Amino acid sequence: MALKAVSICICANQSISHLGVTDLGCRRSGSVLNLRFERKWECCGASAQRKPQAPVLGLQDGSELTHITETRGFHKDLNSLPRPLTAMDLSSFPRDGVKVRVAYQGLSGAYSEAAALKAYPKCETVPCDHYEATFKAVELWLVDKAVLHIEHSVGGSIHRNYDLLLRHRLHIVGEVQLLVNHCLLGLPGVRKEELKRVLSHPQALEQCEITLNKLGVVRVSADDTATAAQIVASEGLRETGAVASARAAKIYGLDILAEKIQDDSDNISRFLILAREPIIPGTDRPHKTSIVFTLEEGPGVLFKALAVFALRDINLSKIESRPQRNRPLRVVDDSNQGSAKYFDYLFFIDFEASMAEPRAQYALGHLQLNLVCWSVSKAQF
Ligand SMILES: O=C(O)C(=O)C[C@]1(C(=O)O)C=C[C@@H](O)C=C1
Repeated sequence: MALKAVSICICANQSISHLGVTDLGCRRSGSVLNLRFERKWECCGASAQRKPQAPVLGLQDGSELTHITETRGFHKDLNSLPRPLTAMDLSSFPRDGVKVRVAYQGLSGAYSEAAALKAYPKCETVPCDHYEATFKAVELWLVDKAVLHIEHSVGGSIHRNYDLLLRHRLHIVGEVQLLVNHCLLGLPGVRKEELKRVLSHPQALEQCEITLNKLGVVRVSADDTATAAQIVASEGLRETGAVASARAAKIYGLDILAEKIQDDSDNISRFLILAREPIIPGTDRPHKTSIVFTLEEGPGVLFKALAVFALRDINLSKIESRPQRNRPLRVVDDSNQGSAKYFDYLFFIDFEASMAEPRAQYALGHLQLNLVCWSVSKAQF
C-alpha cells in the first residue's frame, strides 16, 4: 500500500471563535451549569486574521477542524500564535483579582472536582451536568479551564471523551492523576447490612465490585458519585447507599459506612486540563505532547509510524485508537458474502518530549513524510 505524504498540522495555530457574554445561551439550573447549545458564533478579530489557508477538515457534526500547514520547522508561525499562557495564567492565584474558574462534570464532591482542585487549589469550581457542557463553558468564556476524565487504571480509556476532544477546539494544557478512594455512604445511623441498593457512577460501581458483591446489593447508576450521595441525602433513602468520596459524605451530611472499598488499592483516574489557548512548549521541565493522526491501510504502517519515536528514543506514554467518525466504514466487497469491511482509525499518541526539542520536531517531520496525519495538539504536563 502506497503511503501518502501530507502535512502535519498543529492545533496551537487554530483560530478561536467565541460568543459575546450577552449572547450566551446558558442558564443555571440549581448549582449545575446547563448550556443550551445555541450557535450564535461571533468571531473575534484576532481569530478572523488567523483564518487558515490550509485545508479544513469537516467533522461529522458539521463543525470544522481548522489547521495550518507546517512544511519545515514546527515553530515557523510562532508570531501568529495566540498569546501563550503565562505562569500566572496557570497558577491558582487570582488574575486581576479574579479566581481561575474550572468547569467539571458532576456535582460538588465529584472526583472531577477534586481533580480541578488538585490542579488549581484556589480555583472556583463550576459544576456542569455533562462533559459537553464543560467544553462549551470554556468555549463561551464562562470559565477558564475544564477538567476531562480521560483514563482510569481499572476501566481504561474514556472513549467518549477522546471523541469530544476532536469535536471541540480546546487545547490540552495539563494533566492530573488522582488516587480515587471510594467510600460507602449512607444516611446517618444506617448500617451497611441494611442497604438493599447502592447508587453511583457506573465506573465507580465497577471499581468496587468485590465489596458490592459481598453486600449483595442492587447497583443503580447515577451521573456521578456526588449526585448519588446527593440523591440518598435529599430523598432520605435509608435502604440505599452511595459510592462516593469522603468529601461528598461531608458535603451531603452522610455517614461513611466503609472506606477504601475499591477492588484495586491503586485506583487512579487521569484527567486532562483543557483551555482555549495552548501552552508554548519549553525545555524547562519534562513535557508530554499529544498527537492524533490517521494512517493509510497497509502492512506495517503503524509500526513505521511508531518507529519515528523509537528511533529518537522518545517514550510513548499512551496509545489509543478510535474509529474515524466521518469515514466510519470501508466496504471492500459489497457482495455481502462475508466480505471484509474496515473501519478507518484515528490514533491518539502521548509522547514524552516537548515540541521545543529538536528530536520531537524531527520525529513529527518524519511522520509527516510518511503518513496521512492531521491535528497535532500539545499537552504540557
Ligand atoms: O463521579 C465522579 O465523581 C466523577 O468524577 C466521574 C468519574 C468518571 O468519570 O468515571 C471519575 C472518576 C472515578 O473513577 C469515577 C467516576
